[in-house]
Amino acid sequence: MIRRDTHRFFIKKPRPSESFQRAADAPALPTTPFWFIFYFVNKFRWWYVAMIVLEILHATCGIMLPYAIGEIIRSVTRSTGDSKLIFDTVKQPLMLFAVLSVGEVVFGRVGGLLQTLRHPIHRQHIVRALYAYLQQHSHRYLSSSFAGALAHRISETSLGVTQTMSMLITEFMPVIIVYIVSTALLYRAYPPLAAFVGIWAVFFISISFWLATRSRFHARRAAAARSDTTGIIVDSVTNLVSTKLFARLGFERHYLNERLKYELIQVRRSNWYSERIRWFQFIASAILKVGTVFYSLFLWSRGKISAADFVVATSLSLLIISEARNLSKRFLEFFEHIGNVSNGVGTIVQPHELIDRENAIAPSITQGKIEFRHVDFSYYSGKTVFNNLSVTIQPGERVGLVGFSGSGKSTFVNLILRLFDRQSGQILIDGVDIGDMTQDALHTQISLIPQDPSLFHRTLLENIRYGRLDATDEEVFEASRKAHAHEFIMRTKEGYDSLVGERRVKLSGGQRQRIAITRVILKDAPILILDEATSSLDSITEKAIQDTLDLVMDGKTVIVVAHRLSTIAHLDRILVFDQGSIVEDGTHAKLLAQRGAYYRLWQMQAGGFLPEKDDHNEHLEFQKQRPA
Ligand SMILES: Nc1ncnc2c1ncn2[C@@H]1O[C@H](COP(=O)(O)OP(=O)(O)OP(=O)(O)O)[C@@H](O)[C@H]1O
Repeated sequence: MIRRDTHRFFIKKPRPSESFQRAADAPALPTTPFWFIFYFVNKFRWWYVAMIVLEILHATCGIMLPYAIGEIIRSVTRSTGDSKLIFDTVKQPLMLFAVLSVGEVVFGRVGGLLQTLRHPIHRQHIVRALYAYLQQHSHRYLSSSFAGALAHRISETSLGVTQTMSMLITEFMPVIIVYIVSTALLYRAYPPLAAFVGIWAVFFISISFWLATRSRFHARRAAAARSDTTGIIVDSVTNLVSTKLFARLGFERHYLNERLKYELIQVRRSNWYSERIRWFQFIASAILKVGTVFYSLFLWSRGKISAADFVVATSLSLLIISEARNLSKRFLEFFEHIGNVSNGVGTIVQPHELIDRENAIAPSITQGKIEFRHVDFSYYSGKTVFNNLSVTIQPGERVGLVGFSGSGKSTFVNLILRLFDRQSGQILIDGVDIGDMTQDALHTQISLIPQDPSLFHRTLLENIRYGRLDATDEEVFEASRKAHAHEFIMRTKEGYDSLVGERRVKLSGGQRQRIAITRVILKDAPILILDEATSSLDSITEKAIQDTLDLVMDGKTVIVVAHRLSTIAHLDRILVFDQGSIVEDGTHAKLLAQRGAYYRLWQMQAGGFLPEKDDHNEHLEFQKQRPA
């Protein structure tokens, strides 16, 4: 009995496989941080307009409060002193004060609510777009990047966009509004007072910005040192068994200590710089506070401003100081968020190397004929793997690929799967150039069982259903029985609902291969590629599965990459690779009779495996033995 409620992400209703085949719809994303942020903000523009308006109202209410207090004082000082009439006199400014106080709270909180509701959705939107974009990257890109680092970049970039916007709206905009409105209010009272505060504000913002840009360098170094230390701890913990087996626990502690010393130096430098910034801010705030009080007092004593203006000026200076608090730190955080967006965009939003052509077609492969016509290929310029390679594999043919390590077998398969694009020539399947097909169409019709299949950290059932999403439970069971996977699956605690991965069900290489075979049975594609698919199995299971594979291969074009010649001896045809060329082509019996390269490989194969033969001298030896 399958229990399906154990895993939250289980796709409860199997959907037809085709409904997920719209993977190629990745959006074209802007490649500079500014336009990237703009692109996503524009998608939610009305929400952002609402947030900005609310924040303007919120900040304006806040900054007008000292003005209202000033008006109350002005009214009180103008009153006759009759306590009964005082309320009538201050009624209006009091109302204004009350409305502004309520407005400050309401606009602030409604704006906050919008951000709370919208930012997670906005973030998910960015995650989805970046992930879809990442999916379209080539095998070369993905295999040369760390999966964890890419996932981290997606998360940091999406957070970077929302945090950048959040800081602009709720951190910097209020500061600007407070400075502008307070300067205007003070201007009404006495222009030179406004000039004093205004000049202070310009200097303060400029110096804070400058200090933030300078401290960035130190902050980055400190962050890099911290992350290096984390990396060393992770590496050390991963290799803890080796550490113990080599009795190097003390050595590892010493190694970490050295790293920690370096980290300490960097962190102290960064902290010291932050401390200097704090000094600047305290001194600048004190200058504004004391300066405003003394200057206003002086102006009042000369009758230039009223007592109410004096209160307004001192309250405004306190408000400005509270808004300006940690401005450099906030600039620094802002740079970090922009930096995260910039890094993410730079890493992920690179041009796709392998894309479907404009009018790519999705033909059905009915026969499975594979042709290489004059194919040239190199992974990097200057290192040719295939030079003018031509070969045809007939529909339904079962072909084994053999050759020493590095001779080009996997590259041959990679090109059929279009994991890399050939530089010239053509690769055709059923007469259609694979470059003219959509990658989805190509991959739907080719099954691959890799040597070391990797499984998702999902349930066994989900992993198997990856072959065909709409397969019924019965079809899944039947396929796994055929692949001899059912028995060991049922022995696990939760059967098909067992989760695969760390701290969950751990599968051996052979068991993973059987799951991969089960998937392929469900997928039932007309072309099948096996990369020594039975290499991790014990000989009894291998024999049983070989029979199943023979059944699965029936009616399909099959390519088997083999390291053990015994696994391919029974196939229709064997292609012998050497340094990117097919040097022999024929049946096992024919090639043995030829007494050429294959014959020697067969003889050299001690214990069933081909010897590794990367060594240049050995290769020359092999060449010498080749019949002329
Ligand atoms: N991703 C890659 N990037 C750069 N060069 C590569 C890449 N993969 C393979 N090569 C190089 O291409 C050549 C052919 O390698 P390939 O993997 O096709 O050989 P192979 O016969 O499959 O070897 P093995 O039996 O060890 O898997 C080798 O020189 C190898 O170093």
